[in-house]
Amino acid sequence: MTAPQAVVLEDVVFAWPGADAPCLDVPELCIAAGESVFLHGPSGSGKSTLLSLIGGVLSPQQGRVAVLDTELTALRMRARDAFRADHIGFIFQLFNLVPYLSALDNILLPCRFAPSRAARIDGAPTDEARRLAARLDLHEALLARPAAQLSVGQQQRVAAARALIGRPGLIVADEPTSALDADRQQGFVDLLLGECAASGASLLFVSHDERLATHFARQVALPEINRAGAGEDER
Ligand SMILES: Nc1ncnc2c1ncn2[C@@H]1O[C@H](COP(=O)(O)OP(=O)(O)OP(=O)(O)O)[C@@H](O)[C@H]1O
Repeated sequence: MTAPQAVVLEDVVFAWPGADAPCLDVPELCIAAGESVFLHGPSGSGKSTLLSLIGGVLSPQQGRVAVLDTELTALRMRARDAFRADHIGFIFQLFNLVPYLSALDNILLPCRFAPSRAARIDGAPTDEARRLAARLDLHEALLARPAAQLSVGQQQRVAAARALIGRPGLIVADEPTSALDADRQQGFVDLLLGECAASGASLLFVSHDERLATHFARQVALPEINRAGAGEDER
């Protein structure tokens, strides 16, 4: 019997509108359920584009993208948006917090927009938000503060708690440590891995910083799986 897969890409070809060549041409990429994968590659190699395909923000011109047993490539945009809100926790490079909302309300946002995220929580979503915040070393006093008044490291942990609330099956993190110093980067990666392991989520973590790779069960170099060979290698 084959292991359950969180992500399956098969013969995926994606070109940006107006481009004369594909940005991505990926014969195969699989991430097993519960697996943590470190995806790296030089600037411009297509890491963020690949995450947008896995998140259903973009759809490829050819090939198949399946996430948590759902064929994203068979869905229309609105259904992909709903699927993403329900099942994928995203942590963005610049965190994308709502600056005037409190840290607590930022963490709770997915529960407001995706009913299944709230439904998967035993008990009150607010209690779960506080539990995640405490696990991520965000003290109670910080939770009432508007996100704009938090340090970069605190904002990053709020973004992680927001991605994790309601136990999405897949966490996708796009360079979430780039604003932190080396010690804090390592600490954050360990916290995130621990929380994903506790909830059974798969983690796809993207960075160009290969020093973080050793924390992960598997490493994937985007240029090696991409026949299109994009990338400027400027770093
Ligand atoms: N919205 C867009 N429209 C057209 N081309 C784009 C768009 N976004 C990205 N690209 C192009 O697609 C290629 C891959 O970009 P992408 O942002 O996926 O790379 P990346 O590996 O995430 O880079 P970085 O590490 O610098 O964030 C680049 O050549 C980029 O110029």
